[in-house]
Amino acid sequence: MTKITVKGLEIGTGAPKIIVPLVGKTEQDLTDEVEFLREIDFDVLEWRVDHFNQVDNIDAVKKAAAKINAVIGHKPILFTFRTANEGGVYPASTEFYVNLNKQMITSGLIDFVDVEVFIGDSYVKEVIALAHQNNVLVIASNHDFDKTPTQEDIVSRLRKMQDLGADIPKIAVMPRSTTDVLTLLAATAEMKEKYATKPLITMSMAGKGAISRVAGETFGSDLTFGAAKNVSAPGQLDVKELRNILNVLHRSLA
Ligand SMILES: O=C1C[C@@](O)(C(=O)O)C[C@@H](O)[C@@H]1O
Repeated sequence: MTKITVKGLEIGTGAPKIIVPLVGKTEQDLTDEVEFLREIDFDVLEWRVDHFNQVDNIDAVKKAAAKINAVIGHKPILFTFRTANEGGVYPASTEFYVNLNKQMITSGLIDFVDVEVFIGDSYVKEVIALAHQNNVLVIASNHDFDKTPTQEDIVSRLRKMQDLGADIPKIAVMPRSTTDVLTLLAATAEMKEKYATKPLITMSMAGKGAISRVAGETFGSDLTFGAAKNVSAPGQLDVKELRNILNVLHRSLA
C-alpha cells in the first residue's frame, strides 16, 4: 500500500489521521471557526463549501478559501462540495459542480478535492486529470445516508474509485442494524487486504456506526472525520476524544 505525504502529513501509516469539517455559512462564521481551529489538534481541514451562503459566487469562494488558507494553510486543506443527493445542503447542477471544483483545483489554495464518483465517469476522469496536473490530490467519494449496501457492493465502489485514478477512495454509509456496521468493517478489511493500492476512508454513520470512526487502524481506514465545533455528518466524535481513542488503540497495536 502506498502512503501519501502532504505538507509533511503521512497518510496510510500509523493511527488514522483526523479530518475536521468547516461548515460556516457566512464569511464571518468561517473566519471565527478557522480561528477557533488554530488551537485544535487535527490533521486535515475539510471546507464543506456547500454550507457557504456565497457558494454560487466563485470570487467569494476563492476569497474565503484564501482566508482559510492564510490561517490553516500549514495543514492540508480538502475542498468538498457535497451534492444534495449525497447529504449536502445546496442543490446544484452537474455543470455547476464540475466547474466549481475545476476553478478551485487551479486556484492554488487547496491540497485535496472531493469528487463524488457517481457524478459520471467522464467528469470524474476529467476532474482527476486536472487535479493531478495542478498537484491536487483527489478523494473520490460516495455516501448512502439511507442504508448500507452489501459488502460486495461497497468493495466494488471503492475499487471503481481507485481504478478511475483517485488518490483516496472514500465511502460513508448508514447502518440500519449492528450487522450493517460489521458489513462496512468487513468491506473495509477486504478492500485493504485484497485490492487497495492507496489509503482508504470508510465509515458507518450515526451513533451505531461511531465504532467504525475509531477502528480504522485495525480494519483499514486511514483517515477519520471528527468534529471541533459542528458536525458535518451524524456520529462524528469530538476531535480531542477521537485523538485519545486513536492513540490508545494505536499503542495497543504497536
Ligand atoms: O464524506 C464525508 C464524510 C462524512 O459524511 C462523515 O460521515 O464523516 C462527513 C463529510 O463532511 C465528509 O465530506
